[in-house]
Amino acid sequence: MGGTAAVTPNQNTLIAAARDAATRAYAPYSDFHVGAALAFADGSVVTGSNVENASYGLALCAETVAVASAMNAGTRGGLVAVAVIGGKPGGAPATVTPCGRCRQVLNELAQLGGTDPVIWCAGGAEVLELRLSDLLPHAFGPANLG
Ligand SMILES: O=c1ccn([C@H]2C[C@H](O)[C@@H](CO)O2)c(=O)[nH]1
Repeated sequence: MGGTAAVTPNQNTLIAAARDAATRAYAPYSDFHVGAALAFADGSVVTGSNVENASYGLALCAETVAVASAMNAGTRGGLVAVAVIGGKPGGAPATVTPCGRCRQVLNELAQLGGTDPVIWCAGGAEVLELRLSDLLPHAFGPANLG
C-alpha cells in the first residue's frame, strides 16, 4: 500500500494527448502542426505544441515546448515515453521524428532521471517505435559534466 510503482504509459492514450496538443500549435508559417506528449513514471503527462515566429528560424518545436513545460513545473526525471504527431490541419497526419535539437533537449531530461524513453512517432499507418538512445546514440548530457 502507498507504493510508488512506475506507471506504464498507454501508447494510444499518449498519442491522443499529442494529437490534442497539436490542435493548439501556433504554426502560421509552415502550417505544419505538431504535438508532443511526455509520459512520466508517476503517470503524469505533459504536452507541448510547436510555436513559430515571424523570424522563421526561431520556431520552437513541440517536443522542446513540452520539455520546458515539464521542467518549469519542477520535473527533473522519470521520463518514460514520448509521443509525437504532426500534419497540416485537415490533411493526413504525418510521421514526425524529433529533430536533432529536440533529441538533445529530450536527452537532458532523460539523462537527469536515468531513463531511456521510448519514442512513439505516430501519424503513419504504423507507429514508429524507437528509443531515445536510437535517435541520439553516444549522447552528450549532464553526466558528461561530472
Ligand atoms: O520534431 C519536430 C519537427 C518539426 N516541428 C515543427 C517545427 C516547425 O514549426 C514545423 C515545421 O518544421 O514543425 C516540431 O515541432 N517537431
